[in-house]
Amino acid sequence: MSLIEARELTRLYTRGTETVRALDSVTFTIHPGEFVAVVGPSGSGKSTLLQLLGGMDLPSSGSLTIAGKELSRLSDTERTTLRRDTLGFVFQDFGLLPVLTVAENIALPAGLGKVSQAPSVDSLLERVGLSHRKNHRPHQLSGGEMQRVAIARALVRRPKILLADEPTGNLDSASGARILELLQELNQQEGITLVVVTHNDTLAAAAGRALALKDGKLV
Ligand SMILES: Nc1ncnc2c1ncn2[C@@H]1O[C@H](COP(=O)(O)OP(=O)(O)OP(=O)(O)O)[C@@H](O)[C@H]1O
Repeated sequence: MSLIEARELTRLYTRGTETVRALDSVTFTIHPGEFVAVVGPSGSGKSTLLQLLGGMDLPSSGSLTIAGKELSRLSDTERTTLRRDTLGFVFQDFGLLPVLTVAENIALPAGLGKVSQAPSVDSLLERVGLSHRKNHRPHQLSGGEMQRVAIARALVRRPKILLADEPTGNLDSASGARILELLQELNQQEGITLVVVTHNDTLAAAAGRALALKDGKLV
């Protein structure tokens, strides 16, 4: 069974008098456990696609079904619930709260509604190799460490799918390689489905498959 199904997914934006086809009739299926890279030149529609997959935006036309639920048919609350319980997010700029410690940053999403059998913060820290950084604040960490905290935070609610937007974009190549390794482990050992927007060729090559976009279309 498919986990993500996009059918003729289209997102139009209006810019002045112009209509931009940011995503133009894109159809694909992603199965549970896949590692999919989303690649393409700047402006090709990658972020637009990720926003739709994350339920943060709705398509102008076409359909998107995640874990059996068509997003356009859900209420705002249902969409929020799906996002919270099924998806984890990782961003290029990490998105950590500077006033909170590493442990507090990781624990934050667990407070958003009930989580059954949430993994402990300690086990997540161990998972990403940062047990020794538990009480540090983000500014005391390297970029690679910050991204590992962000990944641990994304795992608190045991997502089926991890959506990542340029997760290595702000990292040097050695730190980027370690983040890739961690993502691969999550995919292979825990079966988490990965959809990763990237300009990083090594990361794209490590994925099982690439969705390549150009001018909003799959190529
Ligand atoms: N809110 C918006 N209003 C108008 N046009 C938009 C909006 N968001 C994106 N676009 C346009 O849609 C197209 C796709 O943009 P998108 O950000 O998805 O590309 P991208 O592949 O993620 O680019 P990059 O690699 O530079 O992040 C671009 O032409 C962009 O200018």
